Order: sequence, then C-alpha cells, then structure tokens
Amino acid sequence: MTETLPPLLLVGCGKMGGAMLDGWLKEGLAPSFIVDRHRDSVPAPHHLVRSLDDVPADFRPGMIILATKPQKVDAVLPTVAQFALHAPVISVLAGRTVKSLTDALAALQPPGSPTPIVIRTMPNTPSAIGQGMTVCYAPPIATPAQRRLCTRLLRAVGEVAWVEHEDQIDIVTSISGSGPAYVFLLAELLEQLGVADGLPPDLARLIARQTVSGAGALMQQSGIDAATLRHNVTSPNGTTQKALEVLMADGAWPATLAAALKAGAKRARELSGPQPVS
Ligand SMILES: NC(=O)C1=CN([C@@H]2O[C@H](COP(=O)(O)OP(=O)(O)OC[C@H]3O[C@@H](n4cnc5c(N)ncnc54)[C@H](OP(=O)(O)O)[C@@H]3O)[C@@H](O)[C@H]2O)C=CC1
Ligand SMILES: O=C(O)[C@@H]1CCC=N1
Repeated sequence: MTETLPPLLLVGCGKMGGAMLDGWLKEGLAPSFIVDRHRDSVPAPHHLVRSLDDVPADFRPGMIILATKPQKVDAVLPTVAQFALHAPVISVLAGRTVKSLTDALAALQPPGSPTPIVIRTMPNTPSAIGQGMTVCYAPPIATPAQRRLCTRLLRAVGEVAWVEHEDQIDIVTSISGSGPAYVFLLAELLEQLGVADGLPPDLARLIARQTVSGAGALMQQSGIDAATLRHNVTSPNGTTQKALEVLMADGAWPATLAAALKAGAKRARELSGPQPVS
C-alpha cells in the first residue's frame, strides 16, 4: 500500500507545481493547501485558495513547496515565513540560492526564531506522470529526517538524486530541468521537416512523436546505455551513419548543445537572488 505523503503547502501551481501535484495526487497526499491564481480545482480533501492569505494560520504542513516564477517569489515570502517557522521549505525555483531564500525568510521571522530550513531542488515536468527527475541540495543544517522527507516526496513523482555542492544545481537545471524542452523541440523539428519533405502532417506528427517516446521507453526499459542503443541503429555506411556524420560534425550538435547548456546555467546564476517583478 502507498504510504500517505505529508500535507503540503504548495505555493504556485502552474506548469511545474501542477505537474508535481498531479503526480502526488496519484500517490496519496494528506490534506493540503494549494495556492494558485489560475488552477480551476483540486480534488477533495485538498483546498485550492487564490492567495496565501486564505490559508488558515494554524495549518501545519509537513513541507512547504515554493513553485512560483523566480520574479514572483519575494511577494509571497512574508506569509511563507510564518509557515516556515514550523516546516521546511522546498524550492523548485531556477537559480535562487538557499542562502538568499534563507536570509529573506529569516529577516521576516520574529527575532530569535530558528534558522529556516530551505532545500533547493530542480525537478522537471515528467513528474506529472511519475517519470520526473529531481536533483536536490540541502544545506548542512537540514536534518537527515528533513532530507528523507524531501526524498520521499519527490520519489513519489520520479527519480531523485542529491548533490553536495549547490552550484552543481545550475548545470542540472540546464540538463534535466530544461531537458524535456530540448526533447520536445526534437519532436517538433522532426515533424516539421517531415512535412517540409512532403509527408502528410498527421503522418509526420505520428512518426516524430512515436520515435521520440519509443526511443525514450527503449532506453528506460532496456537499461542499455545510450551509446550502444545508438550503435544498434547505425549500420556501417548506412543511412544513420550519414545523418550522424552531419550531426556530430565540428560545430554541430556537441558544440551547439554545450553552448546551450552553458547559456542556461549562466541564466540560473543570474537568478540567484531577488529578481525585479516582471
Ligand atoms: N516549467 C518547468 O518545466 C520548470 C520550472 N521550474 C521552476 O518552477 C517555478 C514555476 O515555474 P512554472 O510552473 O513554469 O511557472 P507558472 O507561471 O506556470 O506557475 C506559477 C504559478 O504560481 C502562481 N502564483 C505566483 N504568485 C502567486 C501568488 N502570490 N498567489 C497565487 N498564485 C501565485 C502563478 O500565477 P500568476 O501567473 O498569475 O503569477 C502561476 O499560476 C519557477 O521558479 C521555475 O524556475 C523548475 C523546473 C522545471
Ligand atoms: O525555464 C526555466 O527557467 C525553468 C527552469 C527549468 C525549466 N524551466
């Protein structure tokens, strides 16, 4: 039987918070408060509220999840700080450092309060179907029990890994946080190029989607490493070899992807502190 997940205060339930919530709902979540301006509904016994001010002050979540855009988070911190007197905070925000969030919360709490516990995580949207990848960093003051609770919660929506150095989360963000977008882009481009070469649009869409999802499923279910799977497709002097020679050429995929990951990680570093509201 699935162990009930702790009650949550989920602040922001858009694309990422919503994906995680969908995963948690399937795994059995204790009655939780979801704060979001746009989501239509959440199933009972959970509560959907439009503002943090509508969460009863005596609600005691097991974890607080911060899932607003980085530009919107500072507006919610005064209320979050009150709940954070009793529960650790998991941030899914790109870039924002543990120190920056901890200092901001501490400044909003009564003098002499214990240091708020902030765990920084980087999930991704396949969490919605239990296929997420989340990488976590906790500061040394987080207890083993708090780390275990974080693992348990995020394990409910996919794989979980921990890093010991917070700055590693920036490249993780570029790889697994943003990564689904690169894969979806590949599917989009395969479809568009098929259409451009005269395939009926429905057929181009079907073969692009099934190729991407079939390759992902084969990698997952076979457990075979990616390079071997690629070799298995590549006949000597065949069609794949000719195509890969283009993709692997100097300045092509390896260089382009490296530059893309670097640009994403750089943006994460720019988001390390409070952001102007946009
Ligand atoms: N999308 C992704 O794939 C990933 C995102 N992330 C991180 O997750 C966070 C959220 O991103 P994403 O889900 O894409 O963003 P979204 O804009 O889709 O979701 C955020 C939601 O929070 C709501 N919100 C913000 N402030 C408040 C408030 N004060 N009261 C009520 N609701 C509020 C927003 O409403 P409104 O628009 O009206 O402000 C919005 O519905 C970001 O920090 C991002 O870095 C991390 C990994 C992957
Ligand atoms: O684009 C972003 O900033 C967020 C973080 C990783 C995925 N989406």
